[in-house]
Amino acid sequence: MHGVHDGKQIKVGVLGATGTVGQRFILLLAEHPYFVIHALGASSRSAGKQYAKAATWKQVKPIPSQVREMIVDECKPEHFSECAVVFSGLDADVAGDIETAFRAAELAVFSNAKNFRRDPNVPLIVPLVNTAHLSMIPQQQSLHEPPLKKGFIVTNANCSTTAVVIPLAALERAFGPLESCMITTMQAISGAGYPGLPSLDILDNVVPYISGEEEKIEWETLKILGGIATEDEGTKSFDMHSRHPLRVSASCNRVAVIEGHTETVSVRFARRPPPSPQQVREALQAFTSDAYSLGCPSAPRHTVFVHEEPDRPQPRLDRDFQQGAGVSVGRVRQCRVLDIKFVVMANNVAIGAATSSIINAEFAVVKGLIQA
Ligand SMILES: NC(=O)C1=CN([C@@H]2O[C@H](COP(=O)(O)OP(=O)(O)OC[C@H]3O[C@@H](n4cnc5c(N)ncnc54)[C@H](OP(=O)(O)O)[C@@H]3O)[C@@H](O)[C@H]2O)C=CC1
Ligand SMILES: N[C@@H](CC(=O)OP(=O)(O)O)C(=O)O
Repeated sequence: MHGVHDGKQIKVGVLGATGTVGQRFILLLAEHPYFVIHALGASSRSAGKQYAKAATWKQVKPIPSQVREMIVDECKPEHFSECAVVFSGLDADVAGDIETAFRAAELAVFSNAKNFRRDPNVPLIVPLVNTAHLSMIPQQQSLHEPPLKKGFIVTNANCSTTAVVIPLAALERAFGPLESCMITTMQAISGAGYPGLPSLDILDNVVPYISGEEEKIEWETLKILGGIATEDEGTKSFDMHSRHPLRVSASCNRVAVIEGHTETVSVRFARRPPPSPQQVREALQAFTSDAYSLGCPSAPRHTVFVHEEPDRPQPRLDRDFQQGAGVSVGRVRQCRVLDIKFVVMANNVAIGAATSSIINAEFAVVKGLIQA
């Protein structure tokens, strides 16, 4: 971790604290330089219990001592009133109503759930790519009934979308707009939460379908890589990359890997001639996020780590590099149908989930959107 901060501690809560993503929040926040875990929320099944008894802990590291005996609350804003920020790893079936209530109670909500990603006033932010979309927050607050002073919702993306938009953003920054992109995913089992898929379905197997996943990748990529348009009256909207239409096609598969989503990607650039594989490698390696440059302590130094070995990245070898906060790319080469193809691997529960929310919140602190 790197970065500077004024030293003030900021109290935070975790919603869905007992789940797969919630446990990653706990581990990361327990070591955070200024976010301090103050409240934990989960379902009524867990509420009233000590965290260590409520959670089915499935992490390599032990439960951090500061949360072990904390009592889990129901996800009601009154239990979180001393927090400035809440991180949500809630099941999508309940995240919509609960996050709405927390925003209305003037809390800053950073969510992993899909419920608000398509909301026209809610930023969908992959923190190594489009933190500029935080500029939508004042509009979100002013359109709320009644208008809000501190409350807002920021979402992060689907984990497979997160992996792919990071190298795509690096390519657009270096070589201009992309025209089309074909993606095939090999997604880890942990993406389906705990206990997830039955072992008889996934061991010795590949399942070529993940409900809703292809549509999410194809739609979210456009919101994230697009800009923000301002109309004459000053109203802002996400432009969905419409100034340079981008066609995205995704095929999603579940594979017998525990952690780390691997994706093969082919792209076509608008510019002719397209960049060479070596130029692409150099651009990916050089890509730096604003989050890292502005000192967000959880942002990785290598946003994209480019492997030269022909058989990397691999989830088992590469998922914990930089605590899973960056992405690993390899096999950058010419594509005979589009222009360039490569492989990207990202840790779905780190940068694909909890780490992204935490960097988003760190960036919001840098921008003065959150006060202790
Ligand atoms: N796993 C991944 O790789 C990724 C997941 N996500 C998204 O993050 C969210 C969490 O996913 P994941 O951690 O895998 O899911 P889990 O099923 O592992 O955890 C779900 C959490 O939601 C809580 N919960 C369930 N029902 C209620 C309720 N009625 N009221 C309050 N809390 C409730 C559970 O509490 P309890 O233990 O008490 O039941 C648990 O803490 C989902 O929206 C998912 O789509 C996003 C990106 C990646
Ligand atoms: N669907 C993803 C994980 C996930 O929960 O995605 P989302 O947050 O978009 O629902 C996977 O199975 O790997």
